[in-house]
Amino acid sequence: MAASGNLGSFRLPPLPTIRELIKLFRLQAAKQLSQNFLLDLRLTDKIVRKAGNLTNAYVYEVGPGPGGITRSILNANVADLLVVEKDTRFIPGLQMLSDAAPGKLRIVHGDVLTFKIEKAFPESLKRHWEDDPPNIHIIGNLPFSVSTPLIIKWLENVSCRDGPFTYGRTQMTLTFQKEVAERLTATKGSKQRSRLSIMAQYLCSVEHIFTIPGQAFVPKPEVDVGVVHFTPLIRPKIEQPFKLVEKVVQSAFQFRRKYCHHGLGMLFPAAQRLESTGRLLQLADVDPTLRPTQLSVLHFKNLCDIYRKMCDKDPQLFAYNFREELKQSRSKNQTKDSDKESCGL
Ligand SMILES: C[S@@+](CC[C@H](N)C(=O)[O-])C[C@H]1O[C@@H](n2cnc3c(N)ncnc32)[C@H](O)[C@@H]1O
Repeated sequence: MAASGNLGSFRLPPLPTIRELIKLFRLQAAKQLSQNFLLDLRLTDKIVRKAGNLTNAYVYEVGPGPGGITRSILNANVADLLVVEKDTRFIPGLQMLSDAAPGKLRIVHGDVLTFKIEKAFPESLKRHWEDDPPNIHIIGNLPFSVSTPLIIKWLENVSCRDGPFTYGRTQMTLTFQKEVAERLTATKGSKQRSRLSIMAQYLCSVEHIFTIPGQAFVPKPEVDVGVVHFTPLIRPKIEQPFKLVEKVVQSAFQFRRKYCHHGLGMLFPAAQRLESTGRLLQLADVDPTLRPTQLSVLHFKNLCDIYRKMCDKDPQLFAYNFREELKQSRSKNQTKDSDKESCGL
């Protein structure tokens, strides 16, 4: 009985290859838009396989371009695939795929940075946060200039449980420049440990599943590409507002080679810096002579919790920006110098 989508199977009918499609629709990659296409269907199949079991799944593909990954997703027997593509040139090729997979592929000509996914899938797919992830997956090979700001935005959405995470703990499989993939998954003490490692790992379980060599893309980018899988955690490892965590983490990594107290000190106005940084580190039980790369997510949890208490006591503190203070003190000094010059001192 083929009524259940679990048992039914779908294969795309024979179609022109992606290479032929690129020729047919004159889809030369726009270098200025960092368009690098994956034409090898074994690789696109591998990305899709690693995203999980997509049988009957609802999938949101970002930046489908000429549709290599799109074909693999359709062949994975999904219930519904929604693609959002910014470049008009790709729409006719995607339309051809949609005709070949009736009722399965929805095409939006739009920008993933602004597209609102929260109403795109049926309400019935929603799961409680504590339940297993919903049967919705995000998959994409985007330009690197888009994938990093997008993952920061989506991590904030994870923390607020909105955007793609109104449905529950939606899983994501996305590509990044290999170095960024390494930063996202870097463990304590490793050279690649950075702001991104903490921001991703306090909210999600993050796995660098495999690396695709640059030469697999057309045209070949300068770098290799890492495929990263994210599953939001039931309970974030830091239970503070995203912006607060971001501020503490950013400050700590301000001077990545110095002891962590240097960067963390930038959370406080110069006049109280020494005393407040000492208090923060002591109450958070963090050794001031650790380097930022040696701090664990638990260290950051403690730092964020104590910093939050300090902000609650001093409502001006969170708005403090050390760069602003630096700018102001520089311009004051310049005024003093020019006053001295005009007095002939
Ligand atoms: C690196 S190419 C990859 C194309 C295809 N996914 C593949 O793997 O062959 C990135 C694609 O994302 C699209 N894109 C770039 N920025 C976008 C945005 N902000 N919103 C939607 N699509 C975008 C580009 O037009 C391009 O088709």
